[in-house]
Amino acid sequence: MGVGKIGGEVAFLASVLGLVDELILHDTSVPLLEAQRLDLLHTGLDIEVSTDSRAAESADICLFAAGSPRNPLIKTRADLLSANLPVADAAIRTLSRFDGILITVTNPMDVNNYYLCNKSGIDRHRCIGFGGQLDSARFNLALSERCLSGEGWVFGEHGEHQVPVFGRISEGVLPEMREEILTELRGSSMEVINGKGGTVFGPAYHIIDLIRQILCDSRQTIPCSAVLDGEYGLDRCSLGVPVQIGKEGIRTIEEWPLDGWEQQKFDAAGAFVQGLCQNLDL
Ligand SMILES: NC(=O)c1ccc[n+]([C@@H]2O[C@H](COP(=O)([O-])OP(=O)(O)OC[C@H]3O[C@@H](n4cnc5c(N)ncnc54)[C@H](O)[C@@H]3O)[C@@H](O)[C@H]2O)c1
Ligand SMILES: O=C(O)C[C@H](O)C(=O)O
Repeated sequence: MGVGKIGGEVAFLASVLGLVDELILHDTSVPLLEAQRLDLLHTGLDIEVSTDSRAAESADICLFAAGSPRNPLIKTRADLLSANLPVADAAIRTLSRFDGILITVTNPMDVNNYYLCNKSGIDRHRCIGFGGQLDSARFNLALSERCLSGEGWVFGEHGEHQVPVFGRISEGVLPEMREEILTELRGSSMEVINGKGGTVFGPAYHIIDLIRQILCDSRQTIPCSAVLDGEYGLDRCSLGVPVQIGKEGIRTIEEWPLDGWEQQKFDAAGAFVQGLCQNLDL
């Protein structure tokens, strides 16, 4: 759903990597939809490409990437909420009997994932919010630029309230440097948006990784946004946490210990996203 920069790139990569045998493309821009369909067919790959959105409910995986992206004048992802809620509403109508796995990409991703899950009635374990893998890749880049090694994970909101977790970094990182890295992470996608009009390669690569993990029932733990029901002491929101992925979606939500700095940021992320979710018309 949404075959713009992200949806189009993922459709292309999933096709050339042999992850799909059938694609159903949906977009309100009819000329773009038809162009994407033809461009995919011109690869000559043995894939069915249709634009019949009534068939979407029988899909194994639905990627929700429809709606407005940020431009340099839109400061935060949360500022996209009012523009993109009607788009989520339209998707819910199309997904009324969908029993596959929904991957939410559209920003503000955590709120949209919660909204789509609640309004559609899709089980929360089949609603995966994408963003944590991308934020974690950006975090790992920031760590390596500072010659810090280990595994960087980002939880919390896919937005201003993201929470880099330092517990798996080999050296201790002092609060001042943590704040410096966090500020850098908050601005990292805007550098790309300023230069080329949107982020594409980073998100598309990690969305493909997520799809592959679902299809091969990987049972690996990765950071994704999950609708919480008491985990981390939170409910009524979707938030970035470590989840084990399998063919049925989110197999388990893991509760990792956080240190004081991380817990404070995580609590702030929870309060922020809960605040946005409580104003939704559910
Ligand atoms: N979660 C992440 O990590 C992440 C990464 C990149 C982008 N995003 C978000 O993904 C979304 C899409 O980004 P993009 O760069 O592909 O934008 P884009 O403008 O290139 O594509 C969006 C597409 O959605 C279509 N659309 C709008 N309303 C629709 C509707 N009601 N039904 C169907 N299609 C509709 C538009 O015609 C357009 O083709 C944005 O909200 C962006 O912020 C999230
Ligand atoms: O930052 C954005 O608006 C796009 C996306 O959420 C990203 O992180 O690349």
